[in-house]
Amino acid sequence: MTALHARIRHLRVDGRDLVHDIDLRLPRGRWTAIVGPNGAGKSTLLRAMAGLQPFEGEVLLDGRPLAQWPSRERARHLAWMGQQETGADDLTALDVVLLGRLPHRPWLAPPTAADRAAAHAAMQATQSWEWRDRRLGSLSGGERQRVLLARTLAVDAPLTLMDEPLAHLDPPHQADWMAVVRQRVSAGHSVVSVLHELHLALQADHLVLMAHGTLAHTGAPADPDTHAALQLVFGPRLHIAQIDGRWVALPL
Ligand SMILES: Nc1ncnc2c1ncn2[C@@H]1O[C@H](COP(=O)(O)OP(=O)(O)OP(=O)(O)O)[C@@H](O)[C@H]1O
Repeated sequence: MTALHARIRHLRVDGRDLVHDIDLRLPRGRWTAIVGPNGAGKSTLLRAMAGLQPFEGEVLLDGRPLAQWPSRERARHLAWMGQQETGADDLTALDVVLLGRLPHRPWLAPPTAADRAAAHAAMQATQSWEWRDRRLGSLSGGERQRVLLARTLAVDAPLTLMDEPLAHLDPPHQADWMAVVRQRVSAGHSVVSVLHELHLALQADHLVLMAHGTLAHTGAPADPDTHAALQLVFGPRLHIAQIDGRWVALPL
């Protein structure tokens, strides 16, 4: 069962191939982590899969080409959390989270009780409810990230794509983020995240490793082939070991 199938021959910007030769199926009802060195093309691939970046090829969402989805239906089906998003700094945290509910109601209609309940639940899940009346621009990096995560959760989409969702989060809130992801996945949703935190990516259900704009490996995080591929791409200074039954990756 595939939530999203990306076939990308080329993604060129200014005549440069940023991403190429991708044939990637993201499993439904699973958490997939995309990892790779700086500049490997992770964010570019994620943006292409979200329909935010043109490319030569095709992305199938639930078997239907992305371009054939009516935009509101697609926005209810695929939630997006980008990196370092700007533009909403003057809105209160609650209003930012309510933006996640826009695809659920008619154009210019005010939020319904169901929208408010979804926003409240999402802000409780990311422990950001106490800042609901504060402007987004006044929050710290981690606080802001938790509000943006709540906005993404409030969409309640079957597929969520997140680019570096753990940036600025302290370790307890990183663990909370994983718990939220686990809840969504156990409810049958699919989550895809670009992560730099390899020790957390190794807790995912499925790992996608990128290098030089294309796929270097896909597989289970516990698979020795996956570990060998990680060491090949990141180099011998990456040490992969098991602690308390969990795989971790440490820079040496
Ligand atoms: N708009 C753009 N114009 C030109 N080059 C770009 C553009 N966006 C990204 N790139 C280049 O494409 C390559 C891939 O960038 P991308 O942000 O996808 O990498 P990444 O794997 O997410 O990196 P990081 O881990 O550093 O966030 C990089 O070499 C980057 O400099």
